[in-house]
This record gives sequence, C-alpha cells and structure tokens, in this order.
Amino acid sequence: MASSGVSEADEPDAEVLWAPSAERAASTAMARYAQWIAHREGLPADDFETLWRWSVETGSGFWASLAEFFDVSAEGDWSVERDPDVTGLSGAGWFPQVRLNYAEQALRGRDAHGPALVQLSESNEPVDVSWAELRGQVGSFASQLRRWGVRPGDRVVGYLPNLAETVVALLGTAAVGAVWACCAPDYGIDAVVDRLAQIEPKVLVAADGYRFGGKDVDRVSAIEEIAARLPSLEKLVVVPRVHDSVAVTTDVETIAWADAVAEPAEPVFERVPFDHPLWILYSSGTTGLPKGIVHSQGGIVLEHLKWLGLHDDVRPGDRFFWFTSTAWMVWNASIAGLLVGATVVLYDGAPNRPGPGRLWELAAQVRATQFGTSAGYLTASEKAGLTPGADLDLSALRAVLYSGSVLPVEGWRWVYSAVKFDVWLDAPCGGTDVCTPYVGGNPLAPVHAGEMQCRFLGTRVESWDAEGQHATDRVGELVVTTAIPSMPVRFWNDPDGHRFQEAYFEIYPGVWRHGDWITITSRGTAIVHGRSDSTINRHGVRMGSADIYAAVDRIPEVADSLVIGAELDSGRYWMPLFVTLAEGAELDDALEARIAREIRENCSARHVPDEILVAPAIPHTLTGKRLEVPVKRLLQGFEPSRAVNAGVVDSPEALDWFTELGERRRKVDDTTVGGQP
Ligand SMILES: CC(=O)CC(=O)O
Repeated sequence: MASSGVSEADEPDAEVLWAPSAERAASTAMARYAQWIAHREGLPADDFETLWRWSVETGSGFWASLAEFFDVSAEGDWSVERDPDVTGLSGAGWFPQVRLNYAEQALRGRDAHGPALVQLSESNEPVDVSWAELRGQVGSFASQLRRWGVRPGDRVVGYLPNLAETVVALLGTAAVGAVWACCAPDYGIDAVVDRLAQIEPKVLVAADGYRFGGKDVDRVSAIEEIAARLPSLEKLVVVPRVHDSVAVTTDVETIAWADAVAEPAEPVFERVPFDHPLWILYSSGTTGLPKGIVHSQGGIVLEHLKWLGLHDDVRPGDRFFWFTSTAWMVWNASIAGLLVGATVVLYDGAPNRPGPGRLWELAAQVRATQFGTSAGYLTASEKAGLTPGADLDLSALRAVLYSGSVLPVEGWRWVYSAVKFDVWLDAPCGGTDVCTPYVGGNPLAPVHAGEMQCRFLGTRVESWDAEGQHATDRVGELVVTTAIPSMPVRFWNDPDGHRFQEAYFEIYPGVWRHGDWITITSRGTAIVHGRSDSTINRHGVRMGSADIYAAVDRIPEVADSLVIGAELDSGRYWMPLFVTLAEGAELDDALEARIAREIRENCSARHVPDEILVAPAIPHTLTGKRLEVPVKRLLQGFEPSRAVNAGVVDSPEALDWFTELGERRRKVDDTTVGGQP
C-alpha cells in the first residue's frame, strides 16, 4: 500500500530495500543493549519484538536501564518509581530522587580538541568549534546569566537561526537550570510575541538577521519591536549576522554576543530534579495561542540517548547533519548528537541555493555519517533528477534520515538508486509534543519500502479505531497507552492541566492521542499516513492555522477563511486557503498578492498557501469553529458521511462544493503527478 494518503490496509509483504550486514548490526549500541538486557532479564536473544514488549511492560525499569547503559551523570536513586496515579501520562514525577543536568551530559568527557560543532553557512567555509571551545563558551554564558540574576526556572529565549551561538545559549541556559525557548528568525513579530510573551523571559538572545538564498534579511526592527513587547525582558543579547556591530536600539540593556561569552570558563552545572523543565516547545496553535509544551531535563536526556544512541545508531565521533530550522523539534534532536559524543553539523542557509543539490553537497563536504532532511527535500531531489551518489563522495554516509511528513514509496526507491545502494534509510516519526519519534529506525532490522522499522523501545504505541479497539494491519489513530518521560511535564500557564487534558486525552480518556494516522503491521513495522487532525505539516514543518487566520483577518476584503494541508494519494502535499469575500470585493491578482504578503510578513514564507480559492461559504460548527478536519477529509476523498456530520454544520450546503472540488483536484493530480497504485 502507499505510504501516503490514507488507505485501509497494508500489504504484509512490502518490498525490502536494504538490510544491515551481520557485522554492521553487531557493531551497534542497539545490539549491545539488546544482548545485555536479554542476558539480565532472561529474554530470548535476537528478538526485537520481545525486547520491545519487555520495555513497555517494565515501566521505569526500562528507563533506568538506559541511564545505566549510557552511564548518565547523575546523583540519586534510579530505583524509586513515580506515582502513576498522581502523574498519569505525562513527563512529570519520573525518578523523584534523581538529579542531573542536560548540559553536563552533553559536554562530558569528549576529546577536547576534536570538533563538537561544524558550522556551515551560505557564505563561509565550514567553521569547527572544538569540545573545549564549546565548553568554555557554555561556561562563560552560564556564568553571565547567573551574574544577571537568572536562576533555575527563569526563562531565557532565542530568536535565532541554526548557529553555534544558539547551541551555546541553549546549553548555557540548561547549565543554570533555566528554561530555554526559541523562535526561528523567519517568524513574524506577532508569531514571536504570541509564543515568547506568555513565558515571560528575562533574557532574549537574538540574531540581527540571517542570510537565506543569497540575500541578507535584516531583523533589527523586528527585534526592537519584540523587545518592546516583552515586558518581562531584562537583557537583550545580540548576535551579529548582517551588521558589524550592534545596531539595535531598545530600552532594554543590550549586550553584544561576543561580550556575553568573552571569558571562557569551566561550566558549573546545576543538577536539577529529573523532571525540572529544560525547554518549552510550542504547539502549532490551531486554536488560540500556541501552547507552551514543557519538557524535562531528565526526560529529554533519556529519550534522546535512546533515540540517537540506540535507534539511530549515532556513535561517538560521527558527523551528524540534519538540515533543520530552529522552529522544528528536529533542531533539538540534532543537538542531542552531543549527548552521544557525535559532532553536530549546523547549517544556516537555504537548502536549494545555488542549486537543488545543496544539502547533498554539504553532506559530502563535511563527510556526514548521517544526513537528515525532510520528505519534501528528498522528493524535490528526485524531481530535479539529482544523482548525488554518482556526483559526490558520500562514502562516509551510513544513514539518510527523513521525517516530518510522508515520503511516497518512489522516494524511498530513489534513495537506494540515486544516493547510495548501501545506506540505511531511517524514517523517525513522532512530534513536538514528545520531542521524539514514536516509531522509526532499528539498526538490526531490514528496511521495507515506505515503513518505519519498529516501534520505539519504551513507547507503547498502537493504532486504534474509533471505538478504541487496537488494530493490526489497519489504519487507525496513533495512540500511546503508557507514559514516557519525554511527554510534557505540563503546558505553560495551565495550572489545572485542563488544556493538557484537552490536547491529548479528549478522544480516548486516559490515552494519549497524537493526531496522526498509523498502521502497525503484523511484522512490527509502522506506516504513518499523515495528520488526522488539522495541524498543517508542510515539508516537515508543522504550523497552526491560527497564525494564518490572524494575518488574513487583517485584510478587510476577506470576510472569512479556512486553510488546510492535505496529503494526497499521489504523495503531493496540498495547502489551499479558502476565502469568502466582503461585499463588492474580487479576488484579483492584487488581492491575492496582498494576502500572500500579509501571511509572509506576519507568519513566514512557509505559511504562504499553495493557492487561494474563493469558496461559496466557510463551514463552521454550530459553536463557530472552522471545520478544518472535515474539509480536509472531503478533499482527500473520504465519503461525506464519514468526513462530517452535516447536522452540526452552520452551512451544510457548502460541503458539496468542497466534495466536488476534491473530486476534480484528485483527478487532475492523478494525471499530472502520477497517482499511487
Ligand atoms: C523526528 C520526528 O519525530 C519529527 C516529526 O515527526 O516531526
């Protein structure tokens, strides 16, 4: 079956594209861990399914085993269990006696002169930052924060691209026990303030601009306005990218980055309780303000050691390159390369300039051992007819990773034909909410076209139908039925937890529903089919419709609007914006351009829809909620009776128009893009 769109059944005999050699499999940390646990627990050796079952049934014991296997630096007793009645499915309350520090774990005991980071940009040669330099800068920034009065639990935030400075700021903040959050610099002012103001930061670290596609984008005036709209702000640290000196003028005390890290210092790591907040990531904001998702220091340490160390086989000395913006949780994961002793490769720039093969060229240039990207980039590479394997030296490359959205099976085959015959295509799939995949790589198993190789250890992920029945080999809702430590500790500003409950537990009480369609096959592999809710997920970047509505609402000619992102069976992702117009208005080129500009400036270029269409009416629930999921389903070809309950719609007559549009578009798409079988 296709790995895109939503189909009803899986082909149990999907094509095997690659398998690790016995030697390669035996050299992985996963093999060592599996043998150790099999021996210790009396489990059969070489049986991943049994290991997985043990890992999800044994509760804290599995997580404590990771701490032991990876020799996590910590103090306290790992055998004291959390109280599940108090804490439910969340990241709160794990290992109540353990204290540790994420930054200490990331910086410990590496070859001082080897590279911890490699910085790539559009304009310069790669710049290495050694482990000793990184340590010195983190120590310096952390002590500066302490001098400024930043204490454990205070918020330090970034408005930064993917830079070494961003990594230093995160690790320095974590060393103090303060809480990090970051917005990418292409976010518009309102989008940044919506996210950062609610967490009342003391310190903002901001780049004065960034270079993208050969152009310098100046963010000075944006920083000035953002600083003015964050009343809690006490210090502004400016990282120069497009100006030689600090050009920002605000009422807040402003310090140049170079001064903030002037004196290299040995970091002092504040060991905090296991579930102490590490960072705040944001939900996409489909309804209302984006929610601040709080992850814990200990939860992320264990989960990311498990993810990169076991499931992705990232090893000390590897060169781990995942192209990402700081807006995506993959940025946080790529930094986790440090936890396992890998060199993390950072790229601040466009993926397709000067040509579509830019990222492959960079992967070859830095001799990346893992290259991570999005399904969109792989599809674009295929469409552009690239042959990176033939044109470049990718001999160091052991794995290609992609995530964020669904890659059609053709894309999987393309990797093996055009990139490398002997490479592991690893497709971790999860989300911001848990800052990790639920399903993904297993370095001991073969790669089947279009399938994630396994469910992650410790994560009891299942596919459920509407009645809450567990289904194998059938599409259902992706649910997790037991807690994992990287689930949010809580949402920010949600003292009674009702927003947290609403976000994950409304459909199946007490069971975590993520919002993706998934099939778990009888072979233990998984196929993810895209979003079952209304989050827009374009080229791997998830975004909420709320930011787009906020921008469109500024245009008086637009009476109402509805935006969706739909995975089509052809593998294409389609993101139309539907509008109804005010009396006398017409959707001409000028109005279309204005709508697009408003969205680009207030959200980002990524939020600009594929097309803007005038609809006869925008359907809402009777309580006024736009019907995004039902419209998406109609456009994807669901039976109208399965897509929407017309009885609760304010303008049911509009639904036929969407159904017919979906039929027309799918016909065109099938002939132009070449539909999936
Ligand atoms: C690696 C991931 O888990 C990312 C995602 O699915 O968005």
